[in-house]
Amino acid sequence: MLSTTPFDKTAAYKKLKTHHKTISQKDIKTLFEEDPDRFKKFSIRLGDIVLDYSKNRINSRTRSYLVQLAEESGLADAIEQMFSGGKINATEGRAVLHTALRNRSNTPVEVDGKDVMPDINEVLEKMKDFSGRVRSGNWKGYTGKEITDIVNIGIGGSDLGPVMVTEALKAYGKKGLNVHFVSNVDGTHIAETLKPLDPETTLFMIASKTFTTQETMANAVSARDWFLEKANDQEQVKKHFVAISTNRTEVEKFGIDPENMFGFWDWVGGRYSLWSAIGLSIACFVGFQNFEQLLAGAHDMDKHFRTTKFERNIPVILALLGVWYNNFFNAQSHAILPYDQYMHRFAAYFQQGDMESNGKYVGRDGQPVDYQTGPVIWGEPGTNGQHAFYQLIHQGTKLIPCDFIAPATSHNPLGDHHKMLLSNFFAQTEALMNGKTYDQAKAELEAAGKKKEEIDFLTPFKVFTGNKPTNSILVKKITPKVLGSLIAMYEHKIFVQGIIWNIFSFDQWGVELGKQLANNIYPELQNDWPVTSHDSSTNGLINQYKRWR
Ligand SMILES: O=P(O)(O)OC[C@H]1O[C@H](O)[C@H](O)[C@@H](O)[C@@H]1O
Repeated sequence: MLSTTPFDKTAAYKKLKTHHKTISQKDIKTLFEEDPDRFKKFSIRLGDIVLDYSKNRINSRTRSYLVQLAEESGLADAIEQMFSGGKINATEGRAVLHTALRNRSNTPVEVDGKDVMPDINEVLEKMKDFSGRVRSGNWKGYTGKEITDIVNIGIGGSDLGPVMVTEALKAYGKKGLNVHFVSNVDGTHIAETLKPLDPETTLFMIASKTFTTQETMANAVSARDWFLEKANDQEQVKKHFVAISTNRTEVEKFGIDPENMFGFWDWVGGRYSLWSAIGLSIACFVGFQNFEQLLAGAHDMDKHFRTTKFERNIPVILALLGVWYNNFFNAQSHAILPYDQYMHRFAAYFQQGDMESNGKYVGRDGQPVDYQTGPVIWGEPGTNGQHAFYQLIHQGTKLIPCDFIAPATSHNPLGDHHKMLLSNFFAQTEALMNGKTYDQAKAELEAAGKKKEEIDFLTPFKVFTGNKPTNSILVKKITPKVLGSLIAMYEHKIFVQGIIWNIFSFDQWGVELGKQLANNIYPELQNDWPVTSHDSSTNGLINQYKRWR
């Protein structure tokens, strides 16, 4: 059982409240003037990753109070419970063991007295064998041709991870083997995906933890119809459809050969499942060795998280900074800004990871919390974001803490592109911190030879208040290993915040209501009769839809 201390009842919370009054009077620029050693004090290196969190509205005292908050929240105990198979997902009665999936040291991890590692290793072996056969061309389609296209059909956690990782590791992808992802129940998604594909050389992976998700099942049926239209032989389905699921019964009902089923377990949360068989499309695309490297990178971060004291613990520090802005500065969102085009789905991935985990208003004691929990997560790759929404980060009225992520080395060292990219990466956090004063803005206009009236009019619009907090995460290169570490880093950050906010991070009851109501409405759309059973808005919309369709 996790402890249930409401976070605003801790002694550290009270200290931080008072301390906030002092620190909020200071800007980050001044903190640097007062302490030139900030980079050294507020940065952490782990292998090929450096986290610089010195450009934050904190000093050493802030950090020690935040660390105290983590201690009072029972974080040390919670971490141990998670890693050792405690049933910390209490509302579903489950352990939370994505860390076991990447436990490369292979030490036993027990759930209900049974070591889960042999089962994990067995599935990994099966993935290795399968991905090897697909990549080498030994796995043949029904007419004897090699597979050229993999279509992963899944949604949420059965889609976002594989999408994000196969994009982030595109440089490692096998030529001549394309991966596609269909998630939306909107027929457009599957129709457009299948248009250029040939059933003879296409392999479908039906990825669903429950194997009952409406969107995935609808897309899987349409994919099978598309396949059978050409193959015209039910027997051949087994050469073109594999399933990734925890639900063997439903997989068999769908008609997929259990031989072609890759299992996982109820202690793997959907949004933490890319490390399991859900990562099969990743393993096929980048090769099993690279998939193992991804696991190894995550395992490195797991070890760091489990064993490092909180002051030097990357996920803990990131989490505490998030809490600092969310609960003391009233920041409502958090931006993730990778300066790496390959990582263009990284923020989208952590929208589910973070918002589905910590978007909760009920505390672990069953009572509504009276403080803010999870932030809105958003972001796009730099420099695209700079030309879109950075205006608001620099000069808007909202405080938006940002994570800037960049690799020192590019997979595509083309001319001076990477230096240009990185100059933006370095410049943005500097600009956000320093801003531009009225006098500086005025002097620039004077130097440009502007007339006095114009200078008086324009100067206020050119002032940047600065003092905007950022974290910089500089990595050597986006390799499978580094990516694995980065993903695990954010996973653990989310975990720590959930512990501090005293909420359950591993359930997702909030997605159920919409599903339930859609199931009620679906039969009502089967005929043309006007509906009257809802409120006037819902009735009005449904009836207009019926008139137009
Ligand atoms: O993998 P599945 O069982 O198909 O679930 C797919 C997704 O749908 C659910 O509604 C949850 O919101 C997600 O956490 C989950 O990842």
